[in-house]
Amino acid sequence: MTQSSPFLRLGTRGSALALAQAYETRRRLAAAHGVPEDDIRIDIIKVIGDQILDRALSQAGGKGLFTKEIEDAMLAGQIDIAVHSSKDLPTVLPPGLMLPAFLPREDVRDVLISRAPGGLAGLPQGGKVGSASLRRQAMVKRTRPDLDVSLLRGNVETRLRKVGEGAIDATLLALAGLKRLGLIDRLPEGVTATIIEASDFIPAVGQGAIAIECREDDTRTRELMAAINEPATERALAAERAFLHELDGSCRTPIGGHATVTGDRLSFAGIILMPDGSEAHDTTREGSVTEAAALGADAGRELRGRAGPAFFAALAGA
Ligand SMILES: NCc1[nH]cc(CCC(=O)O)c1CC(=O)O
Repeated sequence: MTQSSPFLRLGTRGSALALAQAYETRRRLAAAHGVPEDDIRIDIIKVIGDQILDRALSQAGGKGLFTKEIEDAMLAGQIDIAVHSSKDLPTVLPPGLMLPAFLPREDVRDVLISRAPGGLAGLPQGGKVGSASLRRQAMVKRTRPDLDVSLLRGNVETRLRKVGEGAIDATLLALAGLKRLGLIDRLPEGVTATIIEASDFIPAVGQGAIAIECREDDTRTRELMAAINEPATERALAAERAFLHELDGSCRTPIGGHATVTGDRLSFAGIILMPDGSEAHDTTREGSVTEAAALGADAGRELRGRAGPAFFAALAGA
């Protein structure tokens, strides 16, 4: 096949993590369909979210900051699929687009990166923690109200370096990202990683899962993607995304949601918090994988009711 007519055209952001995910997707597609990897073209597309480094993404418009330009290229027919971190995907996609596949999920847990050993409990009194995630900021404050939690953006390597150099005492990262970048085994000098269990620190909706997006009317691509979809991850994501959809249209709610699938059973845990950790509401669901989305949505409605209008009004003003 010539370069002008590849088997498939894949669009991705250009970050190291995004590229690692694109390569994994290409590897799986090539193996599933018996084509050379070179026949799957990778187009790097710049997105606005990569240019915003000075403020929280929730303050910069929130939704779709990492996806819009890639989705536009797909709607214009320039690429066939987009590869995303599920965590960065809005719950409502632009009209005409869908998620035909989720790859087998990486580890969903968060990792505390610090110089002092012992995880959150080991951090010095009043220590500085940097994170860009409202969920991580709120959960840290909930367990350690004394810590000084502030905004920290930038790529994974920069954040690791800031901890190593002592600019901050700790940060939190997704173990999935560290593994995909091969960084978990080569952390900077003096820096330790402590895995935090998902039951103590509920991960972000979609954490660790790679999502493939395509056009609804693109039958060929949809059929090709079916071969790399992992149903257990797809079901877990259906529950988590339904939960998120029920609770947050703004991307400004500190929120965690995590589903696991064992055979035909699904377990879900979800939490919403005030940004300062002063208030939190959590719940769980157990049920059949066939009702994944309904379980997640129901958990979301429960928390919406329990938190009450005052909680959301306070968030809007936060
Ligand atoms: N928002 C950035 C982002 N999007 C996905 C990951 C990690 C990989 C994943 O969760 O799948 C990260 C970095 C992080 O949270 O440490």
